[in-house]
Amino acid sequence: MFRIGHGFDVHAFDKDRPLILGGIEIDHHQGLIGHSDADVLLHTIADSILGALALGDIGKFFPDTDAANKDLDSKVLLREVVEKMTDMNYEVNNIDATVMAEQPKLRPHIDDMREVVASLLNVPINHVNIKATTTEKLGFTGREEGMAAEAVVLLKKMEELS
Ligand SMILES: Nc1ccn([C@@H]2O[C@H](COP(=O)(O)O)[C@@H](O)[C@H]2O)c(=O)n1
Ligand SMILES: C[C@@]1(CO)OP(=O)(O)OP(=O)(O)OC[C@H]1O
Repeated sequence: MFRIGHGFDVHAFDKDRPLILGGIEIDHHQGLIGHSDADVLLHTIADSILGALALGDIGKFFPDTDAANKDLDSKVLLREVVEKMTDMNYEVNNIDATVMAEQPKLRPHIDDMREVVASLLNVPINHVNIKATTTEKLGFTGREEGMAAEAVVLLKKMEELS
């Protein structure tokens, strides 16, 4: 049995922050702000998995009103979501994600991000696709005020052990 899920997230840029995306740090003159490390890509991936499981979203499990989630490493957050998925006897079949950003150029970092995501999701790297697109200088991403990310995931029920 399969379940499909979708995620979408946005974070604003701030000059005094490191840019953390897909679980890696990318050299850039500004980074994303949030209650956590603001990793917009890992957040959208976590949301897509919660969506597939009909469990709601990351704000439900990691509220931004909880001091324990302040500056949270989003790899920890995604690991916990993957644990919930495993407890429900599901595994990731494949995931496809898109990051919307005018700058920096993400292509040189895509395979490093895929490696981190594949390891967090316990799947081979060729089950993880990450794409980047500008928005042709339009909107908040085009003005380099922030980044947006979207993901679609397919989960499959794990084989029952006899
Ligand atoms: N932040 C980004 C945005 C895009 N890319 C790569 O450039 C290609 C062309 O982008 P368009 O927005 O003009 O379609 C895109 O397909 C990506 O491969 C990137 O590396 N980083
Ligand atoms: C991750 C959490 C919690 O630290 O904070 P943010 O980094 O603000 O991220 P967001 O995508 O707005 O929603 C989930 C939050 O509760």
